[in-house]
Amino acid sequence: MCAASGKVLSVREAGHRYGDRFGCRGVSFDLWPGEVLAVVGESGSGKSTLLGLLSARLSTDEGSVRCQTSGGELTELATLSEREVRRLWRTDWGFVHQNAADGLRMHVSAGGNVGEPLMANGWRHYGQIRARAAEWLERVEIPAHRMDETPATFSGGMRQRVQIARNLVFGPRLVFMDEPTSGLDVSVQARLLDLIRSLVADLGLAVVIVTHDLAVARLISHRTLVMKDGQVIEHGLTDRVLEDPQAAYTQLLVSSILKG
Ligand SMILES: Nc1ncnc2c1ncn2[C@@H]1O[C@H](COP(=O)(O)OP(=O)(O)OP(=O)(O)O)[C@@H](O)[C@H]1O
Repeated sequence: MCAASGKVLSVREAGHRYGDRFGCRGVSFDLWPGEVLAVVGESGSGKSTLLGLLSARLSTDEGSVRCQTSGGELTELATLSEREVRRLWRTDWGFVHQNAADGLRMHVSAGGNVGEPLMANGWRHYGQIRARAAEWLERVEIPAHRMDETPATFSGGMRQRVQIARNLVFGPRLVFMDEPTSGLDVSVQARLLDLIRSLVADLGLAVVIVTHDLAVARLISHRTLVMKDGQVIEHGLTDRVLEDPQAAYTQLLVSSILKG
């Protein structure tokens, strides 16, 4: 462990290898509270591998990934035990999946889905759990009278909003999001991005969001990291990356959203 720091993540030359090939490599950045980092790139560019690496689902085979743990120190992910990683998932980290069914229990009520992480954190009083779950569902614009219905009966946008509530209810400091809006109608997508943006600002969350869509990065992120063939080819403030892309590949991505 090293000296206390405000950084939530500190990544240096990090990589993950599948057999003898790297899925991503040479990634470096710092992430601070309240900051949203978008990871963009085409299919196969290494976005999911990077997300897996940052969230300890995949091994760090090269370089270093350090994350803030409860005492505020930055700790090397690779040195954490399975138990410590499970604790991070319970108290510090959230993960919003592209497919809500991967992040929710589809046949448990919406209220139950949001209450469960509180129980995992030691909440025992049914009335308090239910009240907090209702508060969070309201915050993500799910009407209170639908709290006892299951996500299986909800629309795609509503499911994603329940998934967000389930991931934020216990007060994490870092949330990973894997294409949380893709597959939704454009208007639903815009509303969801607005909601994520305001929650992130209110809660001072740090977010790493993977998207193949620069338009999503533009709406939600402060900084953008562009990946190609497992490497970071451009990294900077999102406004700068969009207004003055340096790499030819980023210029191509930017021109495609301007056309779209
Ligand atoms: N389980 C795996 N075993 C071997 N190679 C893999 C595995 N998963 C990914 N890869 C390889 O790693 C590279 C990066 O893949 P990755 O899934 O991270 O890309 P991506 O940008 O997330 O793509 P997509 O947008 O399609 O999800 C690709 O060359 C891919 O073939």
